[in-house]
Amino acid sequence: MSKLRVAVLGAKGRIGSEAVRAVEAAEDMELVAALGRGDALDTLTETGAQVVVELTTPDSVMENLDYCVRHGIHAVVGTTGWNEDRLDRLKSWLAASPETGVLIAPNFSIGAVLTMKFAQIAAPYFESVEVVELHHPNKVDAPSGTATRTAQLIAAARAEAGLGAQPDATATALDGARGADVDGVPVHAVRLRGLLAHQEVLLGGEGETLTIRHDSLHHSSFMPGILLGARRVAVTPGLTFGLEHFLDLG
Ligand SMILES: NC(=O)C1=CN([C@@H]2O[C@H](COP(=O)(O)OP(=O)(O)OC[C@H]3O[C@@H](n4cnc5c(N)ncnc54)[C@H](O)[C@@H]3O)[C@@H](O)[C@H]2O)C=CC1
Ligand SMILES: O=C(O)C1=N[C@H](C(=O)O)C[C@H](O)C1
Repeated sequence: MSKLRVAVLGAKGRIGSEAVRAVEAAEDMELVAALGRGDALDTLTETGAQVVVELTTPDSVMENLDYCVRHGIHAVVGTTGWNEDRLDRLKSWLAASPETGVLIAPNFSIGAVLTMKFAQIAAPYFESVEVVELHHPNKVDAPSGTATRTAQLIAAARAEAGLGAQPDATATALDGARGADVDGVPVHAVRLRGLLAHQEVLLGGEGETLTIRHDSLHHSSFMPGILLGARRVAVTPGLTFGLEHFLDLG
């Protein structure tokens, strides 16, 4: 059986360098390109890449995806910085290239995907909920893509259950003291040397609290999700948002 021809963008970065090793070690894949900032995207077509693993920066990801989709190269995207405007642009590119698949995964680790699922399930049963994400201090965006997605899923589950605004009597506060407001869910971002990627979802009801916590202790935690994404995106045209859809948890 022929191997899946995979390229990594952001190959010298923290997660990209780990992804290069994971693709090289996968028996059903061949690493055909490992590109860093400034390398020519035409290498992707010249090497016949079928799937690109995009692990760069929010300022690079759109240009890279524009190239991939225009050339019919499927993409597995871990890079953060997604908003409605960016998603709409990507969808319009995909509409013009209907055979191409793109997976955007706010988080590739199974524990983080389950955290989001568990938070979604728990959300309707608690009056209060806040998200705390904790990362290494080299991270360029805040709050994390995972925390933003988690808060959006919680907010949707609350709305569907008919829950209103959360109780909060705060009348005066320093800027930022109550975190970022993501669809009505406060999200707090900690940056601390020694950490990698961690998240807590704190839920509170009358006389009880529930804490859902996940810790990524090494970039290896993201690799099975990236490899699964590469295998599945090649046979899943259009946009898939969230690895849960490839884990039958969607
Ligand atoms: N979805 C997930 O599970 C995960 C997502 N991430 C996200 O992945 C992204 C990268 O994270 P890190 O590796 O920690 O950052 P990093 O800064 O260590 O790596 C990014 C790399 O991309 C390179 N780069 C920038 N523009 C490029 C371009 N146009 N073409 C090729 N390479 C380019 C940079 O030079 C750098 O080497 C971030 O958005 C981060 O939030 C990180 C870990 C897990
Ligand atoms: O920058 C990181 O490190 C991570 N980024 C992703 C995010 O913003 O959610 C995934 C994970 O938290 C690691």
